[in-house]
Amino acid sequence: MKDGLVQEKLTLQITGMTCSACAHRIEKSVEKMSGIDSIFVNLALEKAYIRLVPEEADVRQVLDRVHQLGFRAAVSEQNESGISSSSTVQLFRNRFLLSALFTLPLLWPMLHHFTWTSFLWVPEWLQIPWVQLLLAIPVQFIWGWPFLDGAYRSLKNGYANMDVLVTLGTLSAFGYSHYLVFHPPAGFHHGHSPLYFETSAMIISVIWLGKWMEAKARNHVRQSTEGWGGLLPSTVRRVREDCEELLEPHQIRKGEEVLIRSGEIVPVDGIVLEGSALIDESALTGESHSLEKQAGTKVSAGTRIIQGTLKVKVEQTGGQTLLGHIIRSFEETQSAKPAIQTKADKAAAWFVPIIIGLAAITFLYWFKLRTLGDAGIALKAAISVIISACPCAIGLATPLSVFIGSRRAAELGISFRSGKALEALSRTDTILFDKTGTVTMGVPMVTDISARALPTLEFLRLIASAEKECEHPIAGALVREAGRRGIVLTQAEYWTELPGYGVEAKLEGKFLLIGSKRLLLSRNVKGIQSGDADQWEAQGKTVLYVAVDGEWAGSSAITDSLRPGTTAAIRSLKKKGIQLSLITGDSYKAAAYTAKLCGFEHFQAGVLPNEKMEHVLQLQQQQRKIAMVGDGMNDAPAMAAAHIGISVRNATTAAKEAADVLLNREDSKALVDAFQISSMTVTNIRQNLGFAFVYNALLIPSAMLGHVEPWAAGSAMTLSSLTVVLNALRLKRILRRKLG
Ligand SMILES: Nc1ncnc2c1ncn2[C@@H]1O[C@H](COP(=O)(O)OP(=O)(O)OP(=O)(O)O)[C@@H](O)[C@H]1O
Ligand SMILES: [Cu+]
Repeated sequence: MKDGLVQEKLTLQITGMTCSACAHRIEKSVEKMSGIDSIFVNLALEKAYIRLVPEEADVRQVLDRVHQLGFRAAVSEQNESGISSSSTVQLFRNRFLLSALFTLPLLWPMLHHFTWTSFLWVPEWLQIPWVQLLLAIPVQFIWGWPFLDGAYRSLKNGYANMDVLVTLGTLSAFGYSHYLVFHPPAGFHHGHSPLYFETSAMIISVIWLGKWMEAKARNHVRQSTEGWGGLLPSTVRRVREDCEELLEPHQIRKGEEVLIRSGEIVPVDGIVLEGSALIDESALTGESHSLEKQAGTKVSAGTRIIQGTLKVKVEQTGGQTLLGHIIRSFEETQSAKPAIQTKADKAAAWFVPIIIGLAAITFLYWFKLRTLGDAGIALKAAISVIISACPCAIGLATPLSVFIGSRRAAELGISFRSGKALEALSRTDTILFDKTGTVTMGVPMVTDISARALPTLEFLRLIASAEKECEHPIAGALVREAGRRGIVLTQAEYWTELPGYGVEAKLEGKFLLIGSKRLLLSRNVKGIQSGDADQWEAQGKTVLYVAVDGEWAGSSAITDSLRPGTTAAIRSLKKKGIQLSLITGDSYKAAAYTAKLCGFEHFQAGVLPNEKMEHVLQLQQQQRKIAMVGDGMNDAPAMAAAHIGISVRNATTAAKEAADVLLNREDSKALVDAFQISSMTVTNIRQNLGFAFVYNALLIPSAMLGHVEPWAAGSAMTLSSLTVVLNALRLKRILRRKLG
């Protein structure tokens, strides 16, 4: 990591990769270039995700380097969700068709080998060794070139891959036959010597056929999950001094006012100034029920007005909107390698040398023991071993599943920040929940105010003014209550948030403290009285204590409703065997009340922000895999320390930044959905890796015993790739069915 320099992200679209080896080759080579910080090539999406230092890196050179490696590359448009042209499909199709054209005449004479086809006519000249050699050369060296080239490069870099296996297999068949053309074995007439040109040509053709099918299937996966492009309107209606003006979305600035009518899509994130409307948020959250919005509530880009008209003050535009974040984090999920893939790649690196060893044993066994000196048959068996064991589906095993899983998640209002997060969530065994704003909606209401000396309205004016700029949900409640009562707030001379305690402020010459009892006690405030506080807390309310100039001035109670679906969510997470506990900065009684209401078995109250983090670290020392769900600044350190941090809808910026998973939906079922998606995706990945390894490995014994023809081995390799793609598509269906 190069510190202190600005980094930029660059995404390339790459055409022509056949195997994870190709992806590796690009990674290895580009990584070494100057100014490149990191690169990850996603084989399934055919994209390279690069982080670079703009002053040091040259994008042209990067493109040239990829070209030199034998692939086509172009800078990819941002925000386009991985849907590419079908150029790879065409490329592979052409390679297959042309190599098949030359392979078929080589296969024709084979008709004489089988009794049931031996009556068919075979042109005599097709059996002439020279003719066969001429047919085999282009297949081996033109359409087989990508494998030869790949094998050379990979061996040069000290590792062996699929290309090495294919090259070894085909070149040995070709080379041996070539030798026989010039040194026909005694006893064979012209035209009847056993050549193996068709073996190598057939392997190459079959592999291209497979790659073609596979590329088609990959394209299908990508295209079947439609893009986000159409989600935003192409024009926006700006209002200025009662004049309406149609503009393009990028011309709109923060603070401007826009008008949105029935049936239209909200173009920006903002706050409603006038009007009321029914809004469909399903594009963001996957939920189809509609919400009522009126002045003071927030609307998000991408949602649709079913009925009504809204005048909205713009708060965020373009990539800064919630929708923009969702799309970006989806892209990011595709851009890093999950841990499970790294492990598989390491295993694959061992696989290839082992296979070559087995092939050598096979050759010796047949040559020395079975056919006593017939190199042809021994060679064929060895080639079958090599080709059938090629683990080329490994590169596809994770990226397709991650793509489908995270895409479904995004549709349901869940953003995974990385493939790692998607994978790790399913391994969680303990979840810690913050209370205020996480288990509850975070839009609390002031229910009681009891001021000691000041008039109630004046008391409220002071505390709401002090809290005016604070992001804490409690602050919001006070400000809303003041607004409701028509109080005009003043600007504090100075204010600061004391996370976990409250707020201190200087206002109109007075020094104010607002927060927990603990805050007032720690500042030696005089004359604190409980008053109605005990009774309020027993009802699950949060009590605020207020001091003015070092003396207790009154208290207020605040209540918040639970997020919809919380109790059901808690129940189903418990059923999965996950330990759940509530961890809150609020008082013991308020915490006990909520814990009981939701069904938490454990809870901890009065926890300070750094204690939340310490608690997470302690649990982790017991080897627990912790997920921390939170919304506040006070949760951010704990979320960052946890195995997985999860932020909820309307969380503070700090919490969102610390999160690995973002829930953009209001209800708590989103959390259950996130778990389901994670575990189903991981299961799918495991199955894929199983197919990629085991399927081919099972063929090895048969191949060693000579039961597998080389071309059949080539198609087995393809079959395992296709199985992986189809299995990933199956994940899509399951996710749709189970999380409807
Ligand atoms: N901005 C604030 N204004 C008034 N009181 C506050 C403020 N921030 C914190 N407090 C007081 O400090 C206590 C602890 O706050 P903290 O933010 O740690 O947790 P919380 O919001 O109550 O609950 P949770 O930890 O479940 O989010 C609150 O219960 C409240 O009494
Ligand atoms: Cu392969």
